[in-house]
Amino acid sequence: MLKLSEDDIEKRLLQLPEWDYYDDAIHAEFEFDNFKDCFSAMSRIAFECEALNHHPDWSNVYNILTISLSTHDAKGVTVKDFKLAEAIENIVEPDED
Ligand SMILES: C[C@H](O)[C@H](O)[C@H]1CNC2=NC(N)=NC(=O)C2=N1
Repeated sequence: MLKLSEDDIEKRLLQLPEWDYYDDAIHAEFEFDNFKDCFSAMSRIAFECEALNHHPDWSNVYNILTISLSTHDAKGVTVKDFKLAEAIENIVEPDED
């Protein structure tokens, strides 16, 4: 899997305003109403990770979920990270309509 250029990453991030790029990974932090909602989202994300065979570096403190995505083999960010970030967005912040 090919590591994306910094320009490509920044362009793709325009569609993902919650996410930032630094330290060869993309990062986001999500706040939920409570632990139950946060852990429920994590469970749904976990199934998506298995389906995509791509896994986050993440942590949870009560209602806060912190996620970093990178591709270990490529030592940077690839399209796989963006596919998973989009899937996470759809779980955490689904469209209203
Ligand atoms: C063998 C398996 O395909 C690899 O170990 C996968 C699994 N999940 C992964 N997840 C992430 N984030 N990066 C990887 O390089 C990666 N590799």
